[in-house]
Amino acid sequence: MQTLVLATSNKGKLAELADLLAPLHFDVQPQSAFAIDDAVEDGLSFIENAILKARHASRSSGLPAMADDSGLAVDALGGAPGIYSARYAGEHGNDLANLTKLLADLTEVPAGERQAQFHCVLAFVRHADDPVPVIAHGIWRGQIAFAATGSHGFGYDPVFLPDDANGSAAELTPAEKKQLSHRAKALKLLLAQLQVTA
Ligand SMILES: O=P(O)(O)OP(=O)(O)OP(=O)(O)OC[C@H]1O[C@@H](n2cnc3c(O)ncnc32)[C@H](O)[C@@H]1O
Ligand SMILES: [Mg+2]
Repeated sequence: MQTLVLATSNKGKLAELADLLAPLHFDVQPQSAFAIDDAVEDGLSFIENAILKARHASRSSGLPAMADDSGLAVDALGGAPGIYSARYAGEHGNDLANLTKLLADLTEVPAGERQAQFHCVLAFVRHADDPVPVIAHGIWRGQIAFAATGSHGFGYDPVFLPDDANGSAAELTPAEKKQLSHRAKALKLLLAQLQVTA
């Protein structure tokens, strides 16, 4: 069975990706299993960051790796926080601070002008110097709420109201989120390119 390293330190992403990959014939290992530290995410796009995270994990482990670079683009903020979603409020990975800042920044923006999209770019490399990383991009469209609701998911889920669901993404069960999310869409497209089927 082929080992696949998941090049992420985000527990929410790890849980979702491991669940999405569960029906497939991979031995899925988080990068923490190899004591891999975080890559420096200094790319200017989700694509660049996903590739550099995947290469970093593959180089450290000697194994094929898949990375997820994702974030929330809010129309009224010109696409921010975008690639800076994880550190929007300053401290990396402080989900509550990030979504609190987002709500505060949008206080004056009326309903109907609060459109946003979650983006997820997945990058798969067969080895660290793979000259042809496999890339897939998924988008999930919705609106930013006026207040946080729900306790499932992670990150900005409590303030994201998907256009194709009732309530916030954090009010969806994990099973419901994986039918709709940017991550699920990206993984489906990635697996199609790799010609992997369940
Ligand atoms: O880089 P890794 O180690 O994968 O972990 P990270 O949390 O730093 O991940 P990113 O750099 O890709 O930043 C993604 C940000 O977007 C948020 N995000 C991504 N997908 C999300 C989802 O499905 N629901 C809610 N928030 C999400 C997430 O909480 C982060 O703040
Ligand atoms: Mg990151």
